[in-house]
Amino acid sequence: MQGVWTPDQVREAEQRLFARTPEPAVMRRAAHAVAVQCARLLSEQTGGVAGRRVALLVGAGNNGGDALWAGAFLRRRGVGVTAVLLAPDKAHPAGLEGLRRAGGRAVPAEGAGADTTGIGAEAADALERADLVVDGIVGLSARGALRPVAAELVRRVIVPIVAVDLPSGVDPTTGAVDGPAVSADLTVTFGGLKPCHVLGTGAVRSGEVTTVGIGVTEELPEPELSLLDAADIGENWPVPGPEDDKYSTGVVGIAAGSATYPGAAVLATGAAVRATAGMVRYAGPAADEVRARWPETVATGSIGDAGRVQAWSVGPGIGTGASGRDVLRFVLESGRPVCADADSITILAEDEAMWDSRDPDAPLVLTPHAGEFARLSGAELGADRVGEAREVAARFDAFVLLKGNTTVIAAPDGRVLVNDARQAWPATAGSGDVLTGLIGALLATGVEPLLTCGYAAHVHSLAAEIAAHGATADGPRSEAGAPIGASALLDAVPAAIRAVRDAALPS
Ligand SMILES: NC(=O)C1=CN([C@@H]2O[C@H](COP(=O)(O)OP(=O)(O)OC[C@H]3O[C@@H](n4cnc5c(N)ncnc54)[C@H](O)[C@@H]3O)[C@@H](O)[C@H]2O)[C@@H](O)CC1
Ligand SMILES: [K+]
Repeated sequence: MQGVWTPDQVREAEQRLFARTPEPAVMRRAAHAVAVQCARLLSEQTGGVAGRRVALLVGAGNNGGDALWAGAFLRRRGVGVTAVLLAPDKAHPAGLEGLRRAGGRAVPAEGAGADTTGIGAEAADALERADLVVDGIVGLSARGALRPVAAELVRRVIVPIVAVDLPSGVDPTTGAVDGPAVSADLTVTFGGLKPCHVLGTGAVRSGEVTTVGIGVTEELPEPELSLLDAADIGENWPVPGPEDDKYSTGVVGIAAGSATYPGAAVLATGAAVRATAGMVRYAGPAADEVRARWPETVATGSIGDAGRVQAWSVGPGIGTGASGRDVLRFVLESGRPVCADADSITILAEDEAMWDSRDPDAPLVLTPHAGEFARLSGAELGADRVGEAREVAARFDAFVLLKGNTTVIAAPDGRVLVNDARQAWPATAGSGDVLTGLIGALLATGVEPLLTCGYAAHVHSLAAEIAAHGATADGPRSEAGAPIGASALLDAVPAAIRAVRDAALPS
């Protein structure tokens, strides 16, 4: 599990560090790490370091200071370094002095010989000749998108970009981008990951992310946000042991589908069948279809006849009418952990009385997409997905899995997990039904609800990736991939589970 810290937490940790280590020394550590990564990239891209050219894009704050000092370190390795200053009067004085002492140059972004875009001739030339660009425009104190001159400079870059701390133009706290922003090949960040490295567009714009401690890590508090990695999941994915039987490995009930929508039932049930070794019971109008496709399930037409289960998945395709409401009420009254998805979220959002059916001691997982989330929260989803998911989780005393390219999972006690998919293959009809089945199956095995959601989201997106790239098809694995349907995603679930379990094996 990797921690993710808010900009405020990092700033406070830096202040604690400065009590022991002077700020300039900390900045030089940060800058040195940036220089090391730049040299690595130069070497990989151009076959060497000495004699290559680097342009630094330097803003008004300490982020620019880091870039300037990194330039000074690169000069010592024989790199030609030109700093392009966006705010020449405010550029970090010690960093600028350090770069000049090392033999680097600094030119204003808007200097003599400017063309219609306002970029000076020397700045344009530095960018054109660069083998690598360092983004030191803004860091943790960034607000909003790149301003026009910075945006124009960034637009001209055709070589790899190394971002200092974070790609400029990305909101540090939400990862949102609402205008021009840097797309980095590599981001070197300090102390620990920030939300922008793992959330939404920011995650994509960050490229590869390298974290360097610089003494800040030790000062950080418990993270408010965490990122699961494959090994965490593989280590804890429930598999049967020598003492287990079909009951002890978890019995999950699936209440999904209707005569009109049997597909949701088949997909959710199939996901539960593939997720764990336990038993899957299905209750609903699609019992015949479910039995035909998944003979290992115990399927019945009526929820009252379903038999004992240890957790329920409810919602996909049940409709929002009287029968859907009856099913949801039955499940909520069962006292078992429940994953409520799709139509059941809509019912809960519309019908306050439905909440009275809930056993307050049984965990409830809600898995809304943005539209369903808006119904629950009462307002359109904004940029702060983590903050909003946390708020709704607390308000409803439920675990909230907010779907999207980055899945955000909030517990009622404020803990948040993030699954950074970095690919959009699961965005296909029926994919949510598969996720619901996975969550129900894991809840039935007794995995803690927050982790259940994290494990399920990770395996779900990995299965989609595996399916899209053809790893389960006959031919060779494809680099580019192709769109998939939810059935293909479902078929790849065992491959995804194998992959995370293999990741947990000792190397
Ligand atoms: N505190 C420290 O000493 C350390 C900080 N470090 C670096 O310092 C950075 C934070 O530095 P600062 O707090 O000085 O701030 P930044 O360098 O992030 O921002 C500087 C200035 O840019 C302006 N600005 C904000 N958004 C802008 C935008 N969209 N376009 C143009 N200008 C914008 C702000 O008014 C602010 O004054 C970190 O990201 C990291 O790179 C590292 O050197 C490690 C140690
Ligand atoms: K930056």
